[in-house]
Amino acid sequence: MPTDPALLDDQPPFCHHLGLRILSAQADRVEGEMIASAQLINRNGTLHGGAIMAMADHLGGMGAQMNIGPTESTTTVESKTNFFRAIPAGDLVHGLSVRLHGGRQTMVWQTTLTRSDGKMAAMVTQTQIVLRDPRF
Ligand SMILES: CC(C)(COP(=O)(O)OP(=O)(O)OC[C@H]1O[C@@H](n2cnc3c(N)ncnc32)[C@H](O)[C@@H]1OP(=O)(O)O)[C@@H](O)C(=O)NCCC(=O)NCCSC(=O)Cc1ccccc1
Repeated sequence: MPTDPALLDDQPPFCHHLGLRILSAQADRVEGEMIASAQLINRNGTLHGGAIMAMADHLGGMGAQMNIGPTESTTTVESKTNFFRAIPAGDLVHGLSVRLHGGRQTMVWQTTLTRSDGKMAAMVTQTQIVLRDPRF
């Protein structure tokens, strides 16, 4: 099913700050891409681990959002990252987040981040909780 173009553009400020572009979003998978731009680079000259985790968190969180009602909210309560290989400055990073568990109260999303040479750079597994009485 094609993704609503408005959904792809309607992203929070942090997503724009990262330069993360959403490519598709379904109830069981979300895909995006991000350039390892100059402001996201660590002292080793590679993509900062925090930026890698942020990209994955946004994709997984967006996936969780696709599975809740209009009066509900969701937030990340647990996150695990493996960094398999560094992402060089300027590289285009692809992210694919898939739903491993879609419960009513908790969801688990796993995001694979791949470099432009096709090699897996990181994997992030997160638990998202559904807030039925969101205060913010
Ligand atoms: C080097 C190692 C840690 C261990 O490698 P192993 O598991 O033993 O596996 P293997 O030996 O198979 O090599 C795999 C690949 O690594 C390459 N390589 C190997 N040795 C070296 C070397 N000495 N130097 C450079 N590269 C080396 C090797 O050529 C191969 O690539 P290839 O297949 O040829 O293309 C690797 O997993 C790695 O670089 N991970 C990414 C770490 C990363 O970018 N972290 C995020 C940034 S941290 C941050 O910003 C802080 C922060 C974090 C979080 C939050 C806030 C702040």
